[in-house]
Amino acid sequence: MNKLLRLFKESLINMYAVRDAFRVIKPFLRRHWKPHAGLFLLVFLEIGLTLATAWLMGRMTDSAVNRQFDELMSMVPLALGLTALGIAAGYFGSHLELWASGKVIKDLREYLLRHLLLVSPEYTDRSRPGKLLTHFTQDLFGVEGMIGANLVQVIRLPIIFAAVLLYMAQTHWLLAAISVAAAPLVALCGGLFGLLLKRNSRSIYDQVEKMNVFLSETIHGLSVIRSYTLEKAYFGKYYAHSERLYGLARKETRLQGFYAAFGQIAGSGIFLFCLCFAAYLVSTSQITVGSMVAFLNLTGHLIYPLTGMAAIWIGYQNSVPALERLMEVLKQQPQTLLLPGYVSTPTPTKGLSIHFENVTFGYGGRPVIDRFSLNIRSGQTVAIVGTTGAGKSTLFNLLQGYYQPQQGLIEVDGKRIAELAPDELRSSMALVAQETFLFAGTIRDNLLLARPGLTDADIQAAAKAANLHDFIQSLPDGYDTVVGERGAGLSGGQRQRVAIIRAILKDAPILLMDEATSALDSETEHQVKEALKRVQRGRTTLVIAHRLSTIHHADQIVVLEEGKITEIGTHEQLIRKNGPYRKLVRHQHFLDKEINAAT
Ligand SMILES: Nc1ncnc2c1ncn2[C@@H]1O[C@H](COP(=O)(O)OP(=O)(O)OP(=O)(O)O)[C@@H](O)[C@H]1O
Repeated sequence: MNKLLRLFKESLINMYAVRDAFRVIKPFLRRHWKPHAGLFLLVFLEIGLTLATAWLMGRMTDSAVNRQFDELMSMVPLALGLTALGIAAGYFGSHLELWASGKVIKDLREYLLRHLLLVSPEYTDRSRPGKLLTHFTQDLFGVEGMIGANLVQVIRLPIIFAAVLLYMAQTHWLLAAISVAAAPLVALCGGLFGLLLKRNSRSIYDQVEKMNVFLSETIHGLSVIRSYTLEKAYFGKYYAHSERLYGLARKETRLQGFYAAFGQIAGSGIFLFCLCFAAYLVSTSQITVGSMVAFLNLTGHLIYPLTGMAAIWIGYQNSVPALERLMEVLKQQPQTLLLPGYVSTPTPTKGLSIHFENVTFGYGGRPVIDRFSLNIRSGQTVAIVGTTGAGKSTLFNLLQGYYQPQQGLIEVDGKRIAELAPDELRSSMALVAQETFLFAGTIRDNLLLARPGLTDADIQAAAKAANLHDFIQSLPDGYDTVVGERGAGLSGGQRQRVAIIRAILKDAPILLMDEATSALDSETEHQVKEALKRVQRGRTTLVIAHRLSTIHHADQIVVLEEGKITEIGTHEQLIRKNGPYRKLVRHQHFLDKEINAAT
């Protein structure tokens, strides 16, 4: 009893889940109402064809039984016409179905990527790439069970059921009543199978996500796997995942098989019962043979709407988990409504001032930046130093508006960044990040991304400005050298050089360099640093550096410890104090001396 109550409760919750899922796709359905309306109109044609065919079969049978061959032959053109109409309706139906569901899925797919591009990095940083990919490769297609022909079926099947029942009741009401006696049982079983399938399909979606996450990590971590000889272990893990997915898929097939068998047993049982009863009615001359044929022909049309409705319910139960997973992304608040695009800055070489005031921030409540205040005048170069995890890169994240401080404010050129559009804010900054990311394509393709309208001459000028033109020319195909996904095929230092040229090409008034030269050898680093000094002229520059010898020239050096400023001043001022900066310099100096002594 308790189990039944639980199932009943679950089915109620499921109805709410289906309703919520529909809310998500409603705007897309509305946009593509035409193919859905077309499918709906075809429903009436199909009902007409079903009844007309049954009627015609009855008439033709009676003509044959009564040896009225002329009448029989006169009905052949009508039979051919109905068949042709049925074929045409089938053709247009599948065309409309593809149009309806294809368009909705296409729009949903585009909307999903658009949304992902607009949501806060807080969400995308938290989500693993494999999980986000699964939304596009698996979840989107799960929605198909709720749109197109499946959606129209919800209206179509009850109408067919009612129309066929009315027609049959006209012939013999008792026979019609017997035919539908099993309806509640078929519907109830369909509902229960739907629940079981929903549970299973949720597990399938989760399992596919786990496998995609695992695969994405395995492919990106291949070098670690190889060097730590983890191949066997990783294969074992994937094998276990794959086995589990296979088990779930088998369970789904089994459940669907059970339900299909149940539908067939119910259908055949009803058919057989009706056949016997109708034969009795014919033998007692209560109905004609033709009426019996028409009646039996329609029995199938009475059963399949019932099993069909249950199958649709089951299909919905498969789609609901997919939509719930998509909703998890779609419910994330976008940072802006319009897709950001590049906004040119009128005077890129005139740096903009930056002001942090009492900024406090933590990821998920864990404090990282603590009442941070700093004033950077236009054109100044400020270096931020400090131990690993002190919060240096987080300051860059906050300045670019990826995360919002929990307290305090940040201003760029006197304007609060929270009030600036993301494209306006980010177009004013060029970043060389700690981890260099290059897209698959040529080096030129990667450089052209810096801003629209760049020419080959601009690219070469920027490379020369960074003392890196010769390096690019030395690559096998120069600027046309192809790099793989995530910059594969180039060394870490080579990738970093391309990233530096890309940042210069952006020609922004603020330069953000997070360990921008850390992967370069010391000679190249020196050359690039000298070149960057020229590029920095007039621009506001924030540099994060571990190698302190590279930041002596900074107008201000900020020492950060656990998100707090512990010291601030020029290199000369700080070195005179016996504070953390001097300690860091001494430590590095000591290391340099050790290296010199050893070499
Ligand atoms: N996206 C994130 N989500 C949660 N915590 C994060 C995230 N990014 C950084 N952190 C945490 O915030 C703290 C500061 O990180 P941050 O990258 O700002 O340090 P950092 O000073 O730049 O370090 P490093 O010199 O090693 O680059 C660290 O403890 C880190 O684990």
